[in-house]
Amino acid sequence: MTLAEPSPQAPRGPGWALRLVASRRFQSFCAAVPCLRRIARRDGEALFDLVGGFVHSQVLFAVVELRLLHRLFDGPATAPALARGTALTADRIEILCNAAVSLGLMRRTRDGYGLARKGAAILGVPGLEAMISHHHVLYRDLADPLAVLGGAETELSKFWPYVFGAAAAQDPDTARRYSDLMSDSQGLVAEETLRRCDLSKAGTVLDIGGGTGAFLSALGQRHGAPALHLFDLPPVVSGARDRFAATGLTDRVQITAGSFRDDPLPVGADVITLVRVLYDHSDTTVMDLLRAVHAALPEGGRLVVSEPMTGGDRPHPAGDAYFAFYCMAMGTGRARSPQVIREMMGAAGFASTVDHGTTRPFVTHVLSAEK
Ligand SMILES: C[S@@+](CC[C@H](N)C(=O)[O-])C[C@H]1O[C@@H](n2cnc3c(N)ncnc32)[C@H](O)[C@@H]1O
Repeated sequence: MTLAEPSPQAPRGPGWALRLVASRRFQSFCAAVPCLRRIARRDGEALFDLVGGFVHSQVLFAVVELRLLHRLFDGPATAPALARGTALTADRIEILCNAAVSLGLMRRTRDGYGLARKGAAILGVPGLEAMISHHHVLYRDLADPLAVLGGAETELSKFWPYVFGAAAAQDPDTARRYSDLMSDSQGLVAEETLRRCDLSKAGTVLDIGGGTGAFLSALGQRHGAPALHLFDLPPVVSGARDRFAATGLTDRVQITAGSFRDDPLPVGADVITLVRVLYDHSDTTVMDLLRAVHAALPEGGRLVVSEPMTGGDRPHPAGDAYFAFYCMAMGTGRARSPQVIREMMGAAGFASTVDHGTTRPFVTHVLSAEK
């Protein structure tokens, strides 16, 4: 795609301060004046981070693909040692490792490389490496961001066809691959959700689109009282029994296979959770689902929504750049702001809504509503 033609109606130009910052002469002047130099350098570095961001991601991808962080977890190693078992030469591994050092993933040791804090942190986040590994699909799409913005068909939408509904029943492999990725990354989401929203006194919690039960398992292990009810597509829930058995929760669990697009929702729960479900779907599907959830709850029943959200009138990189573009490339749903979701809850009939907020917008944001 090519850039759009400039609009014939020229918009009002920037104010004097921005015109100054955009002037090459002013930038040269700043570079020569000590206290301005610091600000100019900081802005310059931040800009260059944006320019180089894609390359940084690809360095991370290569490090993850070669499992270099795992190998350094066992202790520092030289470039020739790290090259062993890969298809790369030691001097190319050295280039990669120096890039990883510059990004805070590794550190230099006397004769090689060791693990740095950010590199170690990646190993501590379940599912993060798997997430990074599947990004090559998203990045191929985003090689032409204007095409994605223009609504072109994407590779990512074919990679995860499950969201189109019960059609996933025909493809258990896709369902398993996707569910593994989701349940691996569920640990942090459940931690943040359950810390922000107290479900200890719930009678029965119905988790719709609950995958293989990772969220309900975390809930059941944290609180002894609530009965747990899982609802998801047939090929997805088939993997759930083993998980519940492994966490000793079988006696507290009920599992219902179905599609919230085509089947009635189970009744009897006083709390319904939608964890990372709404952003996969169109506004029409979300409104139908919220109305069905409202109808399935008793008076005073609660709905909890937890998923990454945009910042609304205060956009932030996790929600408004990463998740908004990821959802756009998926082609089925969209990342929404807390305000938009609360309005949709209200329109579905919920009497009051609460924003429980987030400390990690790149993990999730939690809202609840009462019938
Ligand atoms: C992004 S995943 C989230 C899974 C889980 N809640 C989590 O956070 O790890 C979305 C889930 O919604 C389920 N889903 C999608 N369409 C559905 C439908 N029509 N009926 C029931 N579940 C559906 C998918 O199978 C998948 O497990």
